[in-house]
Amino acid sequence: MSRRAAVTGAPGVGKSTLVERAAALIGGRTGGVSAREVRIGGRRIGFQLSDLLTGEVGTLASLDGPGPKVGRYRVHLADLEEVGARAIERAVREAELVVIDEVGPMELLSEEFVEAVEAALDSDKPILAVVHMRSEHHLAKKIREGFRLFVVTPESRDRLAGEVAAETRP
Ligand SMILES: Nc1ncnc2c1ncn2[C@@H]1O[C@H](COP(=O)(O)OP(=O)(O)OP(=O)(O)O)[C@@H](O)[C@H]1O
Repeated sequence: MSRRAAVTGAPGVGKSTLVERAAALIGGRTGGVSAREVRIGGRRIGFQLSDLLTGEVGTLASLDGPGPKVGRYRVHLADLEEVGARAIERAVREAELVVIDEVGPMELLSEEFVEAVEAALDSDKPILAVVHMRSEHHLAKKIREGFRLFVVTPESRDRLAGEVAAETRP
């Protein structure tokens, strides 16, 4: 598979930041989904999703709520579908580069998110994904095994953006 790269690494090591920097180096029209932590007073209270083309935001997970539990967090399946899956579908139609941050245990609870990622994989678009290091889900394995995989560490995170960009440039 060409023009497809994935980054993986420990929680909080800088995967999302690296993907953002690589996409900025590539330039052009970037779409897809990003997930960033939400902190209040230094405490992480959840994760927010955003659609990179439209700027629409949603909640991926929070400390309370009705959704399924992953670690300390409750996953917001409705936002995962309405913002996350839709953002990936829109990017496949309209963007030059599809960013998927991330294919991890929370996101993989949503069948619609999984289907959107599968459709992106079946397309001919360049893809830059963040993938969970250990998830045994078939989609996480497919990405780790099929994409050029970059393992992000505190030592490597500042120098990888150029390499990742070179791998996914449309
Ligand atoms: N290259 C870097 N240099 C300095 N600080 C960084 C760098 N990359 C990330 N950080 C900081 O580390 C924190 C976590 O970064 P980021 O959200 O990119 O990590 P992540 O691996 O995607 O996290 P998560 O596992 O929660 O998805 C942020 O506060 C960010 O500003």
